[in-house]
Amino acid sequence: MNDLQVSGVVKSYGPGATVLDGLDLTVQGGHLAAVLGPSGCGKTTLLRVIAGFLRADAGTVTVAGRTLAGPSVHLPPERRRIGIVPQEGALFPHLSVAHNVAFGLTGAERGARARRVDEMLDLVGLGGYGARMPHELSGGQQQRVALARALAPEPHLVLLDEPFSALDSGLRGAVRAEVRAVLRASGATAVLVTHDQQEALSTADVVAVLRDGRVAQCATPEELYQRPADPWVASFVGDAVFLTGTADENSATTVLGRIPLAASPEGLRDGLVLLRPEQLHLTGPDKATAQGTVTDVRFFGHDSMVTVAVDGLDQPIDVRAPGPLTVRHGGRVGVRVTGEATLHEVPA
Ligand SMILES: Nc1ncnc2c1ncn2[C@@H]1O[C@H](COP(=O)(O)OP(=O)(O)OP(=O)(O)O)[C@@H](O)[C@H]1O
Repeated sequence: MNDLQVSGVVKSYGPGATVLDGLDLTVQGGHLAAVLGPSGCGKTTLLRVIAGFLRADAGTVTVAGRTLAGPSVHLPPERRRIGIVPQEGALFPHLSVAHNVAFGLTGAERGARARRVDEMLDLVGLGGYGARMPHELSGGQQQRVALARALAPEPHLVLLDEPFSALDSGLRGAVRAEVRAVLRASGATAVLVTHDQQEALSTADVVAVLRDGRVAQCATPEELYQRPADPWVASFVGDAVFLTGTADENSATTVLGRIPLAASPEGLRDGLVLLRPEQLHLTGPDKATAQGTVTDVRFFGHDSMVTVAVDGLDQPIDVRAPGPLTVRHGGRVGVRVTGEATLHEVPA
C-alpha cells in the first residue's frame, strides 16, 4: 500500500528558526489526511519537504516503502511519484485543458497519453472539456483539472496545498466534496494542507494538528473533535466550553451537574471539563441544576449561539441552540448537559 511515513523530520530556516522539530506523521495508503494548523506553523514547509523541494535537516520520508528522503538520500521531486495540487493559478494558461492534464505523462506513447487524459477528465467530471483553455473554466473546474493533472501519472501520493482557498465560499463546499470523491475513486494517498478547521474535519479521513513543529494530535475527525488531546487542540478544532470539575470514577462534578467522562488522564482529579456548545441545552429557569442570564444571542440561520452567564461561574458559556429561539438578552434560563465530556489538566 502507498503508506506515507514521515519520521523525526527537522527543518530550520536558520539559527533560532526551527519550523519542524522532530515531526512524525503516518498516513495509511488510500487515506486523505488533512494537516491543520495556525498560520506559520510549518504546514507548507512540511509539504515541501515531502515533495522534495526542500531538504530536511534530519529525519526520513518514506512512501510506499521507498525512502525519498533520509540521512543519505534526497530524491529529486520528479522521481518521487508525488502529484501536487497547488493553491491557485495552478494551470498553465497557454495550454489547453488536455495539454495541461498530459503535462506529466512524459514517456507514454501518444495514443496511451490521449486515453489517460480522457480517463482523468472523465474522473473529475470534465469529459469533453479537453479543448478548452483554462480561462474558459470556472474556478472550481480549474481546480478539478489541476487534480486530474496531478493524478494522471498515477502518483503514489497527492499533496494538496490549500487547494480551495481561492474559491468563493459557495463553491468551496461542492468542490471539496468532488475532490474528495475523485481521490477516493483513484485510491491515491493524499495530504491536504489547510488552516480551515471545518474543511479539515469535513474532508479528511484523519486530521493531523500541527503545533510547535510537531503533530499535537493525529486522529479521525470525530475523535479529534470529541476527544481532543488537550485544551489547545480542543479550542483549535471547534467551539469549546471549559468548566472546572472534580472527577470520580467515570464522571465529573461541575456547576452544571455531574457529567459522564469519555476520557480522562490516569489519576487526574481536579481539571478542566470540556464540552461542546451543542451539548448544552436551554430549559426553563426552574428545569435544570444550573441557571443563568442570557448576555448575548447570535443567529446563524441553522442555529444560534447563546451566551449565558451561569450563576456561580466566572466566565460566561456558549450554548448552541437549534431552531427559532424565544430567549432574549437579559432573560433567565436553565442549562442542562447531554453526552460525555473529556477531562484535561489545567494548562500551566
Ligand atoms: N524560505 C524561507 N526562509 C525563511 N523562513 C521561512 C521560509 N519559508 C517559510 N519560513 C518561515 O517558516 C515558518 C513556517 O512557514 P510555512 O509557510 O511552512 O507555514 P504555514 O503553516 O504553511 O503558514 P500559512 O498557513 O500562513 O501558509 C514561518 O514562520 C515562515 O515565516
